[in-house]
Amino acid sequence: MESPSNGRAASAWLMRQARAQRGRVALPVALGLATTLCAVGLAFLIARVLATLLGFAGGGWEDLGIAALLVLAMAGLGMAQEAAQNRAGEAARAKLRTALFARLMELGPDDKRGVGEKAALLVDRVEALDGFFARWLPAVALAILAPATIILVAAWADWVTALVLLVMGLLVPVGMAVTGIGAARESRRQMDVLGRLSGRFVDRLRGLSTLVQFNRAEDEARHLGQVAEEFRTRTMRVLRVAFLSTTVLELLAAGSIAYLAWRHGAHLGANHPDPVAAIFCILLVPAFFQPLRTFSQAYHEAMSARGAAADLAPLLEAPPAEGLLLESMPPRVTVAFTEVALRYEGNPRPALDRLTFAVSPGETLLLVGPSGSGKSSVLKLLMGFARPSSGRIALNGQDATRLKPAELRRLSAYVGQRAHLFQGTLRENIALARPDASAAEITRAAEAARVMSFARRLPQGLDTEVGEGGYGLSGGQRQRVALARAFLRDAPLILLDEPTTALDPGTEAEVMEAIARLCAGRTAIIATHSPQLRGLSARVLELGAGRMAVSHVE
Ligand SMILES: Nc1ncnc2c1ncn2[C@@H]1O[C@H](COP(=O)(O)OP(=O)(O)OP(=O)(O)O)[C@@H](O)[C@H]1O
Repeated sequence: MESPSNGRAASAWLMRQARAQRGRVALPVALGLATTLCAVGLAFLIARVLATLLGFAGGGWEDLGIAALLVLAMAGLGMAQEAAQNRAGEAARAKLRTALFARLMELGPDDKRGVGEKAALLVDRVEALDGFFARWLPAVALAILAPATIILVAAWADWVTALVLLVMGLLVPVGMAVTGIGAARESRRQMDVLGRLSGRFVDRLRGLSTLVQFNRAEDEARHLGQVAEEFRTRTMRVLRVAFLSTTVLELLAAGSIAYLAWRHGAHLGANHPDPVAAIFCILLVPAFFQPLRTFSQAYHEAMSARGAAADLAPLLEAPPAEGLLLESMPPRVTVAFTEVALRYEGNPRPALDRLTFAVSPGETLLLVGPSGSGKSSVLKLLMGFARPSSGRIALNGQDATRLKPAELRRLSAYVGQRAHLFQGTLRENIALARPDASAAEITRAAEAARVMSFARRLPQGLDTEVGEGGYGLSGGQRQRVALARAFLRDAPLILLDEPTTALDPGTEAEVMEAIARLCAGRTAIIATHSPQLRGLSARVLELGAGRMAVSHVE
């Protein structure tokens, strides 16, 4: 639920985004203003022609010709304005999406949101800002500039008309504020439901086979249907605001035309001194209300944007992680933990308690211990995804926490329990670790990780496509692709988290052989349940009892 301070922070953030977009909004505003000037000219020419038709002194065929040209110009300007607005919206969304993605990457596993929720942030929330940048911002500027221009022109023709338009123009924001009470709150709720819907949808899609296996597909579909229905209700409430504010506007426009028609019509009958000006004043009314109408239509987009901003602002406004940059990549790294403790927020039990150990270059350390003993937490600290609550982590004698977290990640190559393979070729999947690597370097890394031993048998070798999630490759093959990434990265620190957990003994032996080669000459820390990782010459550090016990395995 949106708290007032939350709402204010979201609005302030939106205003800052709007200021940053000023340059891009200027063009649509200028084009919109040019359209208004054309509309004024058109009203004047038509007023002259109509005056002639009514038997007064007015314009002729040339006025009609110029009016036709103005209509064409207005169509062209309208199209150009639309294109400029779409470009502004696209640019703003692309910038925000990039910043958001970078932020989520920086937070890494520390961000508690589920995959579906993150996807909803990146897609739906950013998309909800499109209307704000593309339509709302130009509409606000034009809702002030264009009517003000028309009031000035009307004042020249008839000051009463100018006064009527001024009063009606001032009533529009009042009417919209009244009809829009609670609109921001409704939009926020709509966003919340959309977030839940997308989150649940992605989550259930990922586990579709499990749901089918347990015959839960129908229940899930019903539940999704309920959330979708709630979303529909919320959307209708948001749209009601849009309809109401448009109705208020139409009433004001109709009232203005009725009054001005009566006033000038009565005068026309009684030998009006300037019939062209009288007709012109009536014809100005639609041109006057057009930008206000666009403004009112975009109103609910601004409300949706506020709803989305309430989710995006806290993430994007969080100060970027601070720290030093590496002067150069050290060829070797000594890791030393001294009395390191780690407490996660909201968890009273420390994940690590006064942990002390050191690993030198060329050495491999196996972190063993029962589930929950803190093995992965040690790796998280070394990747900068968590910071120690107390104690010191030194890399080559220097305090690691002084480095930027992203710089810490540059120092290491990480392989987890189940490598994620992206849709693309094996080569592209390996190159992810170092996109500028040459074809020969990728092949060398693939050889070292024993990827080539199975890739050679594939129809297109390393250029074989593997599906999303690595469909078509066995668990052991996927892990070898992950190891090839680590070989290609050639970082001095190797961090492995249960790299052989999901493998059968035969495959495990193959992967272990590649791991041994990867760790040779580097500093390696491997979290594992089993101290019997075959083929590795390593020291063992047992976590869990709180203190460490070091033994040696060959
Ligand atoms: N983000 C978190 N927030 C709160 N508590 C956490 C978080 N991550 C880990 N923990 C807790 O910290 C402790 C250590 O977790 P960690 O994942 O490091 O253990 P582990 O030895 O790697 O376990 P496993 O072998 O099951 O992977 C556990 O009690 C866990 O519940």
